[in-house]
Amino acid sequence: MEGLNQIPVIQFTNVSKSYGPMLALNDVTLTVDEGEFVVIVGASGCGKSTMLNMIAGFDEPTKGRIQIQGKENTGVNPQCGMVFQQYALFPWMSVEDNIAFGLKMKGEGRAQRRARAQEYVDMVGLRGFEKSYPKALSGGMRQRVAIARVLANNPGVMLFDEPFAALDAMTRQVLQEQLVRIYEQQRKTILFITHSIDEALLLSSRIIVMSARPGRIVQDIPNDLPYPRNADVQLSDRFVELKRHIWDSVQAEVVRSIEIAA
Ligand SMILES: Nc1ncnc2c1ncn2[C@@H]1O[C@H](COP(=O)(O)OP(=O)(O)OP(=O)(O)O)[C@@H](O)[C@H]1O
Repeated sequence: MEGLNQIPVIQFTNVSKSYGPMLALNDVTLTVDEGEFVVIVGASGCGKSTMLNMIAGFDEPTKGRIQIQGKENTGVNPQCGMVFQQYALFPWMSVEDNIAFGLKMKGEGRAQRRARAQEYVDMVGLRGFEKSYPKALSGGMRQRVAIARVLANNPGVMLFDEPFAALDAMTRQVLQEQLVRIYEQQRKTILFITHSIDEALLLSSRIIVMSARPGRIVQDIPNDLPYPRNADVQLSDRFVELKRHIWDSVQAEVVRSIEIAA
């Protein structure tokens, strides 16, 4: 199989982004290949969400080029599925209908949609809640619905913007392990933002460290912790070694970002 798909799934070439006079992102060049799980870490305001928004086609670069599967966006890209920090579910739809929404938009039949929704309900551990509405679910369960909805659409790229940040520590760990399982099974191409180095190391196959604003890439680190992974990996020597290395460069940038803001 190797070598068949030579086109990167995501290609940033000298991308800069300004908002008025403020330079948010500075000359970012990045290649993400199929099946990579890339986690982006960096100080607040360094342009991480801006990168995801431009990949999804919600926004566009001021300079440079972004190509998704070899093509520049001409609007919101249907090949990208996004999971946000706040569970963006339709409150008037059941779990099942939320998950199947994208399939309905694609014109899939009712029976097929239900079967597909059930498959992903099971995958994220929500069996028995198919007919529930979002308001009856906990934050962690809502976020599982959001993940299942994106998975059901089978996008070429999954984008996660701090999806577990609002959850308690235990729920967060359960969802992290679930996402690792899903990645191990499906090897989707994933870009994931977090402020947690532990989360980055637990999930990723590669970690990008961004500088303080204007954001640029300061480190691009392959994460060689072996899959299958679970939370126990955090006890390994290699985990501690990688964490120290990443923390050193993140910390320097966090200090710089506080100085910039002062
Ligand atoms: N639509 C916008 N209009 C003006 N400025 C914006 C806009 N979106 C982002 N910015 C600014 O661009 C910079 C980068 O924002 P972005 O949200 O991408 O950072 P981030 O790294 O995701 O931050 P955080 O970790 O705090 O979520 C920030 O200074 C932010 O205020």
